[in-house]
Amino acid sequence: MIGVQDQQVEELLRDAIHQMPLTKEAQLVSITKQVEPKDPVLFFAAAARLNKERCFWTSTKDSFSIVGVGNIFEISANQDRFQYTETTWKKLLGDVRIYNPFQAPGTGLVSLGGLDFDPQKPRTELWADFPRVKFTVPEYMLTKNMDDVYFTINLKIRRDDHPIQLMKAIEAAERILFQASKEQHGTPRLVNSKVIAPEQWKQTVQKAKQEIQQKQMDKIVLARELRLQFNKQVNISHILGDLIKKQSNSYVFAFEQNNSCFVGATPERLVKVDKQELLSTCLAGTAPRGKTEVEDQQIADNLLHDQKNREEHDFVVQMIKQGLNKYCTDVHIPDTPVVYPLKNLQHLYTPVTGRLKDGYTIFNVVKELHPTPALGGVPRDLSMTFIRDYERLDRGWYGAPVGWLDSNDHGEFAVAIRSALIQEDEASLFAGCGIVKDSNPEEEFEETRIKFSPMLTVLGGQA
Ligand SMILES: C=C(O[C@H]1C=CC=C(C(=O)O)[C@@H]1O)C(=O)O
Repeated sequence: MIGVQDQQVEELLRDAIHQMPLTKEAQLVSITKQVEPKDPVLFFAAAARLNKERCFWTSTKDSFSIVGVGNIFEISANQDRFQYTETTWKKLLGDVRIYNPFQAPGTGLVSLGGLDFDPQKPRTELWADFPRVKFTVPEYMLTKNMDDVYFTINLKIRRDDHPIQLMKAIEAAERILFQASKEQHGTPRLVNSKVIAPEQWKQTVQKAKQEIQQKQMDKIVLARELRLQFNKQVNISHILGDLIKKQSNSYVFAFEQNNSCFVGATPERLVKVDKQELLSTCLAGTAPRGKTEVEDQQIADNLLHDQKNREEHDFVVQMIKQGLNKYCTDVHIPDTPVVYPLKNLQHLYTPVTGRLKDGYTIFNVVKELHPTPALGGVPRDLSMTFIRDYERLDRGWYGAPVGWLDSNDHGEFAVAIRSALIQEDEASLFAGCGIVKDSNPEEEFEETRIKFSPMLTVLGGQA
């Protein structure tokens, strides 16, 4: 199947070279073809041999994955990040030749990336490898939508390029990407685990409670770090495979950047857009899972009726409702949350639907919603100032939107929680929780301890 289509690819390249406007030095061409079934994690693993940056996205619920390899076009910005990213993306769309007969979500021209939680917070060494905003159009991309698998090649052509030569390079890369890679044996062993500044974190929770009372804030989300050390380099494809197996109802993602990789399995959708249909999610309010079915049900019932958790949740619902009303019609939000079960935790969950008004895009919504009170607080400005001033953590991309969008008005962004920054044989895990007037520092500490579990367990630690 791949062979038959290769001839068409060559013809498309020949056409693109012949038709290249004289005013242009180079032209971005994007070609998508349907391919045999391929496991996205194996594709990601095989891509390591190309020595190019990789990115990974799987929505486990939808059986939908995108794997990007290399970087043919990059959008990174330090200021005006949403505006700049959107303008650059739109300009690129006007400039590219796309051959994509499928129109399936996540095929054709796709950009994947993420951004900093707080562009105003000074950076530390920890996140030095990551730009404050980065969106990548990969050179090679695999998209899996249920049982359909597509392969996209994005390349820059020049007038003096020869299609046969271009095809040779593409075929060489394809052979590597679609061949089974030799598994690296031996899982790295966790040799040290350090809880960063636990007592200071609890003091900050106490301070947040005081500020909530004095400054009329309602909620502040505070996060902390757990640092792990291994006896050798962590294998990201093993981690992704394990996260997909263990964390149902989640978005499993990875973004490589120099020697670092930001990886996670988040349950929190920020926004999904399919043409004008929009989905968002309110997720806040947390309890552990029970050891038996009866205990689990009891914990879920208590969570549903717990005033503190319902209040934490409702701040998110109100803010998302208000934010979406600016950009959507037909916003529908159920009156009461339901319980959303994950492997290690359960959350209060309210799904949101709406229709994007004409002229608005997923960027408008991401900009409007980030950070929701599930990651920032209420009111937004005061809580962000508190986090910036008192939280002793460089969040980097943790807690911020990560996701993808394509040239056919599909896209999805999740909030990058339950995540870790992996740097060779070290990992920094991040977890936060909503502080409200009735919070207890010890209980919040315990809640964040459980929130480390999804990443900790796949990295060889004990939940
Ligand atoms: C900030 C995190 O979780 C948020 C999402 C769901 C529930 C939350 C809570 O109950 O506090 C948090 O707002 C995290 O996992 O690091």
